[in-house]
Amino acid sequence: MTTPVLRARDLHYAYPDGTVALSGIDLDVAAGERVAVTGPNGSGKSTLLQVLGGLVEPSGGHVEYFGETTTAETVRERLGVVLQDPDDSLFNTTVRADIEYGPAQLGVPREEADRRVRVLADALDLDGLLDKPPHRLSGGEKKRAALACVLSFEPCVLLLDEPTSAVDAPRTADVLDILDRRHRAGTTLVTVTPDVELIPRVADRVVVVGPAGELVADGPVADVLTDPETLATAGLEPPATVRLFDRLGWDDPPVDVDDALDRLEAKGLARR
Ligand SMILES: Nc1ncnc2c1ncn2[C@@H]1O[C@H](COP(=O)(O)OP(=O)(O)OP(=O)(O)O)[C@@H](O)[C@H]1O
Repeated sequence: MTTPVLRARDLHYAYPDGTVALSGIDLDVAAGERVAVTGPNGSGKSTLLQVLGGLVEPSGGHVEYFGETTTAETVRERLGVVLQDPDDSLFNTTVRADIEYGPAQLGVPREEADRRVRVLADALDLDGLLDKPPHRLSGGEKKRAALACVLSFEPCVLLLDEPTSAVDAPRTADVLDILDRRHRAGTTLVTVTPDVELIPRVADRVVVVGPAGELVADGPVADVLTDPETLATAGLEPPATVRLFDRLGWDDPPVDVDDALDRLEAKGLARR
């Protein structure tokens, strides 16, 4: 691997009340990778994302950014963090002001900032919401607005905590489309999700965190999601397509519907 954009070593974190959230996590993320972080509720995924994003100081271990520094503040404009709770990212009087905030902090010219707001509003269906106060938005609207706030300053690494939770199906497709576009343009994506069905859509590699915040697996999506024993260690089940093929006694289970259709076509059982 060339110099990783993120290099985490032996991360530990315990909350002040003593709850252990991370137990010795090592993680390297290369430029341009798409990595998912999954695990059961309470396994420390959000805590890990906040530590990777430099928002929470680990109790032990460290994170190195771009092979340059262990201080996230110095690389803040290259590192975008979308938190699980959108209220943590929306603090201006209007949605437009929130989306413009990052570019303004970085000295992006007014015209370019306006263009970014227009493009993001169009892509994330925020057009009718730009002049609203963020606290008046619905949950799914807030989620899309919070994503736009981070995308607007165009960081080259995006850390995303459940970016599609509370977002309806058509707008989830919009969110995934814009993340695909950013990835094709070279952006590194690290996406936290407890939803194994989403993983093949957002990542090529998946890191599984166990109930005690320990690393259970780290590998290609197609390998990890078809390994029921490893997933069970973390209290997770494989995606539905894998379970279906398993029930049918068929080898080489697919991790998503497109993959499943390919296999069924190959067996002469489906036509597209
Ligand atoms: N402020 C806090 N004080 C004490 N314990 C906390 C705090 N925030 C989180 N925790 C605990 O730390 C553990 C890890 O929480 P975290 O939110 O990182 O899990 P998660 O894997 O992201 O969960 P989910 O899938 O439900 O979002 C949990 O046991 C949680 O109860």
